[in-house]
Amino acid sequence: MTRPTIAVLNGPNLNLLGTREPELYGAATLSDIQARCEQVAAGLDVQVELFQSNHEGALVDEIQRRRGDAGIVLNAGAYTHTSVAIRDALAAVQVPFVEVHVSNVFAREDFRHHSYLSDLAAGVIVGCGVDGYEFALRRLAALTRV
Ligand SMILES: O=C1C[C@@](O)(C(=O)O)C[C@@H](O)[C@@H]1O
Repeated sequence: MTRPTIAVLNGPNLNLLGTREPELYGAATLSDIQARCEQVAAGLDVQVELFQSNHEGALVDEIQRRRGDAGIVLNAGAYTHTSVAIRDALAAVQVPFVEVHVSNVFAREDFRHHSYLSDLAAGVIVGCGVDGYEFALRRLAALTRV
């Protein structure tokens, strides 16, 4: 039997993790996150597929492709605070998703306190560093089993 797929989607500037504002986002790179997610996924009997784009429409296309997946771990970056299009794509595909932010967005500028996605999410993880991706993956894997 094929293992359920959980997509790990990253939005703008997250390709720069590891070098971008390390005091906020830490030293881990997106490749480090990929390696960790793959390792955790193997133990959970799910498969992960990572995708990153700096472009809103590319993220919308990718979310649409994810219809039928078991879950989406989503760090939409700045689009979290601006994108009705990403919200609509998530509502359309009806795939459970967990919203992740590496930094504690609530301890930052006011414009980061609002998310267009959170009320649709199965869960939201903020301020746990890159561990948040693993927590989200574990949660979505658990949801596939209920
Ligand atoms: O790009 C990002 C990264 C972020 O999503 C985070 O992971 O903490 C928080 C966003 O406000 C910001 O625009």
